[in-house]
Amino acid sequence: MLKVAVIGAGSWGTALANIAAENANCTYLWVRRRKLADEIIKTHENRLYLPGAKISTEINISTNLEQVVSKADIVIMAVPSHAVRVMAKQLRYYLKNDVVVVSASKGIELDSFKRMSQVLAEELYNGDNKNLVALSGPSHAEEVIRNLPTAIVAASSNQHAAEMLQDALMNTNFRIYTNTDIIGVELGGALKNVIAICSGISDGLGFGDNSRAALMTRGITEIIRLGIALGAKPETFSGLSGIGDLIVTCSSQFSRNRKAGMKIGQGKTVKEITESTNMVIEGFNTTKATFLLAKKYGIEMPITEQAYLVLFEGKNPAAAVNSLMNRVGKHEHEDTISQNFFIR
Ligand SMILES: NC(=O)C1=CN([C@@H]2O[C@H](COP(=O)(O)OP(=O)(O)OC[C@H]3O[C@@H](n4cnc5c(N)ncnc54)[C@H](O)[C@@H]3O)[C@@H](O)[C@H]2O)C=CC1
Ligand SMILES: O=C(CO)COP(=O)(O)O
Repeated sequence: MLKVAVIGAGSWGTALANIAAENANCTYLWVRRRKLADEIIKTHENRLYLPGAKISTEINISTNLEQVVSKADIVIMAVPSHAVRVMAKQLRYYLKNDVVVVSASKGIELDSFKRMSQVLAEELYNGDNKNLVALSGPSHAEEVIRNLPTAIVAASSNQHAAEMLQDALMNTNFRIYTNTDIIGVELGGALKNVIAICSGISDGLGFGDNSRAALMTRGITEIIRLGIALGAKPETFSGLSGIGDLIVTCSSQFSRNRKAGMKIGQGKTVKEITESTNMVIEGFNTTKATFLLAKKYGIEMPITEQAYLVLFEGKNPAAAVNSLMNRVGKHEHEDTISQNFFIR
């Protein structure tokens, strides 16, 4: 029996721990706050993050990091991306040698612009990523906890590590594909949150399905552009962690990024929204990091740029839409066309 340790008892960590336990792994869930841990132990429910869903009684709930992580075969990091480095520093002393460490967080580190597996590699393995896996794809915890059919992707440069996670978590309602393009899978999962905020802004402004579809389609185009510059394979973005996650996050009733965008469209600020929720809205930091990354690499990302101006420079959302719609006309496949010397 494998020991699976999940770090972070927010919505995603709780849902993943539930799957691990239901798949008969010896499962531990690390909870940051004693009060929440006691409540979950008593009620078998995480009322703060997944109210109304009973979780497996087989999950060992603990606030003791050493107890949770030591001797674990698989450690799943499910804290917000801004907490990944700090948590990795704390748990590295307890890891056994051949442990597989999984990043389930979707974000880019501010300042360093690093993906989560890069942060983990630095903190745990002196930069080596051979025991690291990124888990990503269209998977709202609220549906996973109800065992609604879901398909996601486990990416690693080490196929054996990705398959170990696949074997541990896959079941009839939770299908896991493997992929070796960890760069593309992580970027797809992080960058779709920027477009999901824009999709929410569009809804908040009272726009329709056409606008959302346009944002999703042109959004994936700019994600691919940056992804290629950072070493990702273009085909990864047509997969679960690319277009798949983009579709779900831009249209789901559960997406916190989309809901935050709706509030921005209705006139609320990033500060007001962040202060009004206990849940993480990864897309805020990711918008800032992506805007700066695009500038650094000279990549054209007009939607991300307008999102940045609205979120952090006080630009009016309607004016941002005007800026996007009134740009000079272009060929839809301008990037490919210019590579083939067919520029008009
Ligand atoms: N909720 C979902 O459906 C999915 C979430 N994710 C990703 O998983 C990650 C975690 O998200 P959620 O579980 O949804 O977040 P959440 O907002 O539901 O919960 C966050 C959890 O992290 C803990 N936490 C917050 N700050 C911390 C810190 N400084 N140190 C240690 N722990 C801290 C909180 O106590 C809480 O347990 C995010 O990167 C998110 O993008 C990925 C796929 C699905
Ligand atoms: O990544 C997710 C679903 O795949 C969760 O998205 P939100 O953080 O917007 O809820």
